[in-house]
Amino acid sequence: MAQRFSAADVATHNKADNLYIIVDEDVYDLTKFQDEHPGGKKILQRVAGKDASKQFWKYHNESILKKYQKQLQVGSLDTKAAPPTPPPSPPKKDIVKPSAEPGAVAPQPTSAAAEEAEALDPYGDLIPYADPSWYQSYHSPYFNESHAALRDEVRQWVEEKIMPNVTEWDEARKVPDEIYKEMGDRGYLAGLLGMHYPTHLTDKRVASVAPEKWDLFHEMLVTDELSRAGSGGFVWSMIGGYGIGGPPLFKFGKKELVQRIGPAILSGEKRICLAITEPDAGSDVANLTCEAKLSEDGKHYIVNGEKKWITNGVWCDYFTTAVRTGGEGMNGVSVLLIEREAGGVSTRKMDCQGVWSSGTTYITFEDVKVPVENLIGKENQGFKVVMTNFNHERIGIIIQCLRFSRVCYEESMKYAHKRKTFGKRLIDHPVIRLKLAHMARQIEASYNWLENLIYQCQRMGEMEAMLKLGGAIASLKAQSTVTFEFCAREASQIFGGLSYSRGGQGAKVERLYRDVRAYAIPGGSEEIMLDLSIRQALRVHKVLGMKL
Ligand code: HEM
Repeated sequence: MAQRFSAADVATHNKADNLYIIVDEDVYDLTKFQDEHPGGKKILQRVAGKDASKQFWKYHNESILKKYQKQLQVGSLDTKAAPPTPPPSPPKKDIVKPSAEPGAVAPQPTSAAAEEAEALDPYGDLIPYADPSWYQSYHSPYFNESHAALRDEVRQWVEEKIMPNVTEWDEARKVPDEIYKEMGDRGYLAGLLGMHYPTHLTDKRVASVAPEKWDLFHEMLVTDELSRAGSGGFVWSMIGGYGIGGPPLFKFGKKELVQRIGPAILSGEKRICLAITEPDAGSDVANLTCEAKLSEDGKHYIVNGEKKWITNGVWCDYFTTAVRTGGEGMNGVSVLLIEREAGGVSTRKMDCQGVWSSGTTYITFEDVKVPVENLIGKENQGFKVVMTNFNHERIGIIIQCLRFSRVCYEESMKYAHKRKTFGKRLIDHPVIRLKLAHMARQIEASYNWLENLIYQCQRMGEMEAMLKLGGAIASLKAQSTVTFEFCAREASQIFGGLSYSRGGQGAKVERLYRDVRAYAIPGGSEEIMLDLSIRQALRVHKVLGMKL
């Protein structure tokens, strides 16, 4: 913003019909805006022509300035230092041109050298526990410069494009289509499949990480940084359907099918979701009833049935669908890729407590003709496909829950430093510090287990991970949803009324509080997860030679 003002200049704009204010040495013209100011115009008129920084920060957080700056800022004070000229950007070491190498490549193990590396430079606001410790100059065996570069790339995008708008999108119950498309263009969708980066199916690339360096920690970082927007609806709108509907297709779909529909899915032009849950069969996958009967000529399955609570369903072109092709129980279940354009697919948006912009959907399939080539995996062996998918889905839920917990904690910590009650800042009350301490200890303990499990996933094959890690991942899923619920509640107590009304300073906390159940129930409810965690661990350790 080129124009420079002296404080005396600004002081002359001190009337209702000529109203300037100063915030942090920047000058804003609020003459027109005052009528639409949600806090009222009188309050602005009282600070007309003055430095209103203190009042501004009392009632708003950073996203307001980001959102309105372009529209309202007319210049800066002449006392403000000119913005530093950015240093010439260093050559990007990691960018590698597309190499079209088909076939499966195991994710790269973290090198031993990385384990001995120095801690990375501090990053972010450095509020203790508001980011993982490796952001804050602590050592880590898992992360290197390529992770740091990706973290910065995604964070910049989220802060500039997502955060200022996420409340509006949530209220409108829809994230604009171009944002999803951008997820494809930036190469993030292709990197979120829990497998090697599929260079043979897309020319999209992640700017800061070469595809052959892509590993599960990069994948984790994309989800983690997206979750800083503090909206389950936003994150699910981007990766909720894709992250669970895509992997079965790309891992177990027939080559021709993957090559026909895969590229447009990876680029974000077409959308895919996972349709398993039914009005009558939730976590109990073995009992689903949506049926697929083979046609007489053996060329098609004819699908009839209903699916419920399907994330992104209303916007999807493809449905990775669990159907009954055989007898009762898990040995009669198959997975089919259903295409909307086949006809007979109806989708209706459901009204839910949380994750408003995620498009929770009720689906009916009526005599849908699905070519047998769209079978994913083998007939009647779909249960295995569904089960293998669960680890990836649950890890996604864990990453989101733990970042949302951090968001609740971070928002609370910031607010506790500005809000005063009974003559003291909230942070100076021991009872508030106790709340923050209980939030932080649960977040950190859970997150450290998450890093360890991701490392294990990276070192093991898909089948070994499913058997050996299924119990621990289920347990951590329950641990992270309990942590999220706790942090949302405590943050809400700290924010008081501001987290009871929607929007404003408490917006993230109010929204996340509403989103809690969307994490505690699907993907395996807490009760089922905890029971499974012990059953599965005992089963595995019996094989390992457990002595009781
Ligand atoms: C650049 C100037 C400003 C902009 C763009 C702005 C924008 C907004 C917005 C969007 C809200 C709705 C709540 C939210 O989303 O956070 C709001 C609320 C409010 N604003 Fe401002 N505002 C500005 C300056 C000020 C100043 C200087 C004051 C005080 C002197 C003020 C006092 C308030 C109050 C009291 C509320 C209501 C807070 C609540 O509901 O708890 N605003 N403002």
